[in-house]
Amino acid sequence: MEGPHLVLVFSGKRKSGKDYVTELIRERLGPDTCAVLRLSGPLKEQYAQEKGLDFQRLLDASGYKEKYRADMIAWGEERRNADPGFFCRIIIQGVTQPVWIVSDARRKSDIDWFLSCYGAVTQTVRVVASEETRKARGWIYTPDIDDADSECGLDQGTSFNWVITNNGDQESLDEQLHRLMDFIHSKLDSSV
Ligand SMILES: Nc1ncnc2c1ncn2[C@@H]1O[C@H](COP(=O)(O)OP(=O)(O)OP(=O)(O)O)[C@@H](O)[C@H]1O
Ligand SMILES: C[C@@](O)(CCOP(=O)(O)O)CC(=O)O
Repeated sequence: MEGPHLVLVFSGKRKSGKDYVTELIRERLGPDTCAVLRLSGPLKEQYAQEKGLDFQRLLDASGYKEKYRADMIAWGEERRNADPGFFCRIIIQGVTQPVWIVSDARRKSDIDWFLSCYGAVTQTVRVVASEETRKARGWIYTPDIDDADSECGLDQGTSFNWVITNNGDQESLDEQLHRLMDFIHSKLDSSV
């Protein structure tokens, strides 16, 4: 079969644990089977280049990227408005693994792009954590970011195939991931 056997499009608010959860799934499936693709990857890379910033530091969970978040959002929005598939097309280039995980959909246009190109094999996954948990992970409510499209674009009008609650209870997370892993394996088995 050409193309991905399964595309899992993840979304979730800041510090809900999108990177953490998607990395766990990738570890369980292994790097030959699963690729984690980040829409924010090419966005941060090009933004860093234009502004003379440290791309690697924009990638991690430290305060560095938070300093630039508002400006990066505006920068990325300009590109998405001109071409909603701009970052989507970049991240899928040359990916050969059967399972694709898009770790950071933020806007309906991100999800719509994957549904329009890979709808038959796409599942949407929402990662949810309470405000208390997100605060404990370093989240600080920031006006114009937390009440804007980048964080709220998928709050309404989007249905998710899977919702993963990630409040720090490892046993509960494990159970939820088990169910998702069973589903992933069933799709892999049926495609061989
Ligand atoms: N279940 C968990 N157990 C332990 N630590 C966790 C868990 N989930 C998330 N974290 C930690 O919380 C922090 C935020 O998680 P992560 O970076 O995955 O969130 P995110 O949704 O990708 O956030 P952002 O949108 O800000 O990039 C990280 O330091 C991560 O290691
Ligand atoms: C600029 C932006 O891509 C930053 C995402 O950073 P992160 O996924 O929180 O590491 C958010 C956006 O595209 O609105």
